[in-house]
Amino acid sequence: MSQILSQKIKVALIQLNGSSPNKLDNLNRAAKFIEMAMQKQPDTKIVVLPECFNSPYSVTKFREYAEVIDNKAKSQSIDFLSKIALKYGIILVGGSIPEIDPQTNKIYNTSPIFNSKGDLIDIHRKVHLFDVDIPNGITFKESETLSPGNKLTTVNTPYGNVGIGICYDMRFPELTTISARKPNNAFAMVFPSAFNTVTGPMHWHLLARSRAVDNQIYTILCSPARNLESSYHAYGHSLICNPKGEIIAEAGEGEEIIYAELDPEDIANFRQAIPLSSQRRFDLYKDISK
Ligand SMILES: O=C(O)CCC(=O)C(=O)O
Repeated sequence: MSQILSQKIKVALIQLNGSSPNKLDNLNRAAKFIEMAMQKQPDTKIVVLPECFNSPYSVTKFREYAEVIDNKAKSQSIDFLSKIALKYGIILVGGSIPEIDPQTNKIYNTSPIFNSKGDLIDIHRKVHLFDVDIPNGITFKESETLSPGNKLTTVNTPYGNVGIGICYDMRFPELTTISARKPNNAFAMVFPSAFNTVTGPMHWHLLARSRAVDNQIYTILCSPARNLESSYHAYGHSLICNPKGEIIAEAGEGEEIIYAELDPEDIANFRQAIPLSSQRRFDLYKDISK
């Protein structure tokens, strides 16, 4: 059986309280926590930050914090993250940051991904915007200021391929399935996220476990820490779920670093025991996009 994950690897999730109005403070805090993570477990290969880790998570703030993402003339946050990835020789999924496209003036919620040399290898612009209205719960409308991305993202790493989505993207199973199946063959789906205290208790664990079990891959969800002084109360509970649907590491609500080892044997064994991929009936699913 060909292995979609080439070796055991350790990942670290940084559950950061990054919603201060001061961007530089947020970046410095991320750097401090990544340093702590790497000092504690230096064999870590992939590090993940939360959604909107360098800015408040607020539709009225995205434009103010937005940066042009250009690999040559690096923006403040891109330059910062690139140096961290290089310093520790890690794959860094740099959470997400508000991005502005200077050509169109559109704003995106964008995850930048770096290789161990500090190169920006891809960006994922959140494809499904978080527009919800839950009575007595939460009303949020990212589309008031954000535009949706128009591509799905799977990145190559030396260990295999990794799919990237941002938060609400995890509610759309097709996005993960496209990363997990041929030709992408991702071994994990990483979601920088920021669920809240209404939808977190309802669906956070369920969605992580569902996407993992549907596709027999790891799912990796990294949230900000809960900060009751900010306008948006993040759920916390960053977690890593294995291909069997078991949560193998989970944070609480405060600032915390969690780690887990991803094991190719876990993927192979579970796929052998329950061989979903050869049992699928694509002859019957043809009309799904209608
Ligand atoms: O899907 C949810 O319940 C939360 C999504 C969210 O907070 C986001 O997309 O930022």
